[in-house]
Amino acid sequence: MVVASSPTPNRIEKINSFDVPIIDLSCKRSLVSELVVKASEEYGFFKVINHGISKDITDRMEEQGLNFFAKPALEKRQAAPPSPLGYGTKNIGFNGDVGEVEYLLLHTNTQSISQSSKSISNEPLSFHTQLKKKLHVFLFLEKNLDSCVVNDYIEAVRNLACEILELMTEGLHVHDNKCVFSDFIRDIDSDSLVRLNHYPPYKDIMDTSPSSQTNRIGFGEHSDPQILTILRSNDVGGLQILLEDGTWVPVPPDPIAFCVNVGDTLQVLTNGRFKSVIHRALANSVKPRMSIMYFAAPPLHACISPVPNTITPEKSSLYRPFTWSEFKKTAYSLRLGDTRLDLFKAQTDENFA
Ligand SMILES: C=C1C[C@]23C[C@@]1(O)CC[C@H]2[C@@]12CC[C@H](O)[C@@](C)(C(=O)O1)[C@H]2[C@@H]3C(=O)O
Ligand SMILES: O=C(O)CCC(=O)C(=O)O
Ligand SMILES: [Fe+2]
Repeated sequence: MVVASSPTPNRIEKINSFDVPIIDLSCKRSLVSELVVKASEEYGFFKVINHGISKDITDRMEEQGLNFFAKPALEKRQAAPPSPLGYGTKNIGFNGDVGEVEYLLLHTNTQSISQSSKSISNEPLSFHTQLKKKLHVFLFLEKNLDSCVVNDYIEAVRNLACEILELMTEGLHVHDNKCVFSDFIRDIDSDSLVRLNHYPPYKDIMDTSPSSQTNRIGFGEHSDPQILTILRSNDVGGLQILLEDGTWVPVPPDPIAFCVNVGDTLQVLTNGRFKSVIHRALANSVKPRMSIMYFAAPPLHACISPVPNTITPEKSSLYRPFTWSEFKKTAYSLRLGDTRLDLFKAQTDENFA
C-alpha cells in the first residue's frame, strides 16, 4: 500500500507499508548467512530475532537512557556541546542540521580517553584543550551513567555485530578469512560509538485537535558512515528506510528485535554489493521515542578497500582505498544528507567521462 504523507512542509512523499525482512538467528547457519546477504544486497537493512542479547541487558540500558534524559536541562548541558561526543539538543553535527531530538553520543572505547588523559601535559595546547573537553564529558558521564550497564550493553551489541559480520563473510563466500570485517570491530582501537536519541513529543502550536497527529523530522535522512549499525528503540515508532524506488518504509518498533543497517564503509568493503541504507527518524506529538544505536567502526588508521573476492574481471574496484580517519573527516565536514561515497569513487575511464 502506498499512501501520501508530508513530514516536511510542502513536500508530498510516498510511504510504503512493506514488511522489512526479519531474520531468525537461531535457524540453520547456512540459511541465515544467505538471508543476511540477500537483505544487505536488497535493502541494506533487516531485523534480527533470537540474537542472544538478554532482555535484562537492554532493559537496564534503556533505563539509564530514560533517567539521563529526564534530568533537568541545566544538568544535561554539563555534557554539551557535542564535539562530537557528549550531549546535544536539536543541532546535529557541525554543519547546520537540526531535528526534534536530544541525544548523547559516547565512544565505546572509554579506556582510550582515560589513557590519553595521562599524556595531557606533553601535548600541544589545542590538543590539550580538546582532551580536557573529552575528559570533562567522560567524567560527567561516569558520574551520571552506570558504566557497568553501559559496558555490558556495548559488549553484547559488539558481539552481535561481529556475529552478523561473520555471517556476511560466510554468505559472500570469503573463504580465506571469515573475520575480515569483524576484526575491525574487535580491534582495541576500534572507533565505534554508542548513541542514545530521545525524541520528546513536540508541542504543535498550530493545531491542537487530537485528530491531527502530524510528524516532524527528528533525525533527517542520511546513511551511517560506519560499517554496521545495531539499533533498538522503545515501543514508539518513527524510524523509516528509503527504498531504491524512492518510497519511505516505516519500521515498526519491536521490543524483541534489533535492527541492523549497512553503513557506507561496508558498502565499500563489499565493492557496492551491500547497500548503505538511507534512513531517518520522525518525531511525533504524542509519545516520546528513545533509540539506542551502536555504530560499529574500524580503528582510525584502518585502510578500507573492497575485499578481494568482490573484485572480479567484470567488476573492478568501485572505490579508491582510504583510511577510516580520512572518510570520517570528510563525512563530518558535510551535511547529514550529503552523499559522501561519490567522493571516494575509483578513477575509471567511465568516471572521467
Ligand atoms: C551532520 C552530521 C552528523 C554526523 C556527522 C555529520 O557531519 C554527517 C554524519 C552524521 C552521523 C550519522 C550517523 C551517526 O549518528 C553519527 C554519530 C555519525 O558517525 O555520522 C552522526 C554524526 C554526528 O551526529 O555527529
Ligand atoms: O533514532 C533513530 O531511530 C535513528 C537515528 C539514526 O539514524 C542515527 O542516529 O544515526
Ligand atoms: Fe543513522
